[in-house]
Amino acid sequence: MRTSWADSVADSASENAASGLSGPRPTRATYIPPHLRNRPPSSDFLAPPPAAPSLGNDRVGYGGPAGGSRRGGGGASKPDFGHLGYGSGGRGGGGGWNNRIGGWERGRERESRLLKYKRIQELTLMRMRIFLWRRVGRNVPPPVNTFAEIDLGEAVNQNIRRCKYVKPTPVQRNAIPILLGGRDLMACAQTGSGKTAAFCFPIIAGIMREQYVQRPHGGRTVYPLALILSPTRELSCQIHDEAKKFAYQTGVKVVVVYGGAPVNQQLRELERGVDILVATPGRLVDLVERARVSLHMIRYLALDEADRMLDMGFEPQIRKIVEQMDMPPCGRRQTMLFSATFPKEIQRLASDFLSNYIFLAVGRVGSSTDLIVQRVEYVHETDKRSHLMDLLHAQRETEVNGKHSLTLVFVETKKGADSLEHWLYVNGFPATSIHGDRSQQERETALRSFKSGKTPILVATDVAARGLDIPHVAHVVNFDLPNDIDDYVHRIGRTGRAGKTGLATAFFNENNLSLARPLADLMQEANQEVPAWLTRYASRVSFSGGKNRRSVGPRFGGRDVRRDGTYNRGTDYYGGGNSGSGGYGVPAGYGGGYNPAVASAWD
Ligand SMILES: Nc1ncnc2c1ncn2[C@@H]1O[C@H](COP(=O)(O)OP(=O)(O)OP(=O)(O)O)[C@@H](O)[C@H]1O
Repeated sequence: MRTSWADSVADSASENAASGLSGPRPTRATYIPPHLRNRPPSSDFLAPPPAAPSLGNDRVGYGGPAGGSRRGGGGASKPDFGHLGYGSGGRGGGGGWNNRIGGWERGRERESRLLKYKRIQELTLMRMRIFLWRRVGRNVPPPVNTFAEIDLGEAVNQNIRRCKYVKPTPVQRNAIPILLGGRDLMACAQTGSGKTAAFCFPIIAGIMREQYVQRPHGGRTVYPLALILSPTRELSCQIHDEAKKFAYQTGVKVVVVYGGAPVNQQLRELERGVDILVATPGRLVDLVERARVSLHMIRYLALDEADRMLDMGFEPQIRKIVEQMDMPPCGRRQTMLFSATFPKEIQRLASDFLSNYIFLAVGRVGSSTDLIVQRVEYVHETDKRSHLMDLLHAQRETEVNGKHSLTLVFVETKKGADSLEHWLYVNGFPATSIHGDRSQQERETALRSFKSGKTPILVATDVAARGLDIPHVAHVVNFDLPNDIDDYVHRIGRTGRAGKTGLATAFFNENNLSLARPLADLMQEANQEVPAWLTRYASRVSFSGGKNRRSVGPRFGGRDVRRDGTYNRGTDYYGGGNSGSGGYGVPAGYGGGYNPAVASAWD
């Protein structure tokens, strides 16, 4: 049986009433105490603190969500645009509502102040049609507002028009001038925000300018001028397709090589000439070792989803490619790293690969776009299938003209993917699956079938979490939540792309405790409604010392590790500091806990 957050609030409220504890454990009981009956879920969630003080108890009592509002702690006396505590009950509220005689009057005042601040915050949100960015480095080339302001060459400009890109996205506005200025760049921007074009345009424009460069002739070795590394075959193919579109009629040749596919066909492609090579690390190492590819002439090196490559254990191969083969050293090539998430490890790798680089963070590092409506529901392990079925049935009812919208369902294991695909199929939902045990051909067929809508449900493991740009994915379901919040960010990022909205539903249960805190934080940052029970799990987990490995660190504030005392090779390069808050008085890098105006970025 599934338990919606409204049920859970009711359940735990009744538990609290009985036990006096604020333990968040949702149960299967359906009993709803009288004071919560006939209340719409949203009013439960945003309910003001209890009407009467309970002396000597500094927890928020039953009758209101134990975590106060999702702003954490009923007693917050000022708007907190940053990180709001997940103190249990009202502890975080500096005295709370009910720990002193006379608190009731003050409570009412605070309540009205809170409401006022909430309104101000909503207004601010509406007005702040700006995108926060943060650029760190010296002599940072200024951003542009239109493609016309950038010298990409007429052929590329025409391709931009063919793609119907009217305006550059925020990451493109910032990254393209930086890259055209010849600077190394580490760029972090939300999923679906156009990072591929942000690194492809300058590379193509640069190669067009350098086509006169003499490359060695003869022999079977090819000498690409640019290398784009990506973690998965599918993503490499997608980057290749995009880059080819952007390079159409420019004379710049783009080739892709990846494992799991016959090498001969790829070699034939290479022999026809290559300027930009898109590759997965393993296949590239193989080709360099066979002397079929030389990296000696590389002028541009881009690492897309670099953090994922580290997660997948590619670091030795990447270091081999970048540091131990014949690639020009750091400083004699232009290097760029792009991702939506940048854990510390990758920032440290960056400092080995990049020279005098600019750190660009558009929005909050590791944040999700608020174009995605995120829902999290408490679902017991054994109820997941029937709950998924309910979601799919509900979705079918909303579909217009029998046109299926696409649903991507993430599971943790390959076996789980096969079995769920089969179960869905048997139950009348055309589904296919993609995971690491399927052959490359099967993976490609599955993706095609999903994209075309022939099988509008794709069950996937994390191989489909990164970078894939599939139009019309309306719903991402985290049937099994990942252990890492960054993986969650990338998974839900398969919807809500290119300025469109999307929906992401996650099934949460006791197996996902370590994700409670970062998930609640992330949802809050993205202006999502955080279920009260999740907030309570989050506070319980943080009190007990549990934390997701990325729940702290660069996400908050998007810190550039070069600022750490222990790691200051680049300290000299600072100068810009926090360059942009957009003039609304919100500190850059803090983003105010929300990320407004994604839509505005695309108008
Ligand atoms: N300037 C633009 N105007 C309109 N659409 C754009 C623009 N730039 C890119 N897009 C479109 O936005 C979508 C997302 O782009 P892209 O795949 O590069 O995102 P991303 O930031 O790399 O996402 P992820 O982090 O998931 O890899 C693509 O369909 C792309 O064609």
